[in-house]
Amino acid sequence: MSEQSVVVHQSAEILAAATAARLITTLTDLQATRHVVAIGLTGGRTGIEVLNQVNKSPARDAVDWSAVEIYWGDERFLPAGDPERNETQARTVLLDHVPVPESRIHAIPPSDGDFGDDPDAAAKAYAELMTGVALDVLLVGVGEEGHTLSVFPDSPAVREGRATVIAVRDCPKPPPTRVSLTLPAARRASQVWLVTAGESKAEAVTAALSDASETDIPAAGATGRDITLWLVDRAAAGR
Ligand SMILES: O=C1O[C@H](COP(=O)(O)O)[C@@H](O)[C@H](O)[C@H]1O
Repeated sequence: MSEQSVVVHQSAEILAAATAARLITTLTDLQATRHVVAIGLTGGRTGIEVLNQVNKSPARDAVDWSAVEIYWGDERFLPAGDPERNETQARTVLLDHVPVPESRIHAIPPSDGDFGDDPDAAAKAYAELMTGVALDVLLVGVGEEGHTLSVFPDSPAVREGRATVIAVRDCPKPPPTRVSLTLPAARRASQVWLVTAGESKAEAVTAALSDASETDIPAAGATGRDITLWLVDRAAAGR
């Protein structure tokens, strides 16, 4: 049975620093028993600030970064190096500063990569790449309207029951084309951490933790096999 907890931090700054500390400790603990660990990263303001705080932490090098496999839960389908790509931002704030081998960084293909400007081909390739991968921790964000990953409310993506990775078009939040893990794929992760901050998220957080359906509030369907952890600031905690 998966365990769900909610941790409320005083502010967005403390949330990011505390989540970074939690991530470092979790990775270090896992590596004490098993050398190679796998994490799924998120984009968004809070998600990227968490990675920035990992980089700034004096405990950063307690993690053996040479043995961390890096994946993404979702990506904005843009050319390589575009500043809006979740990968670019993660590299800038953390991955460029720690010794993760390039061979362990598994970015979702860009729109000018091997699969061209075809998000379906990129999604198929990423699904193949992720076959058999067991994420230890998947970080995800939460949008104002309750989206998580790039799975938006009442969309084809939220109704996807079979595919693990899909192309997402016409997203209400720019950029409109993305590639994303589906909710069933997210649920294969051992731990899912939903990290979000700000008053604008309060309604979605409250709904997800009440009885909202995942069709209406996709974040409600992002649960881990073992642990589902909501990490929020006081403003996002709302009620
Ligand atoms: O576009 C995205 O946004 C969400 C949430 O972002 P935030 O800025 O509201 O925290 C993020 O989870 C997702 O990875 C990203 O592609």
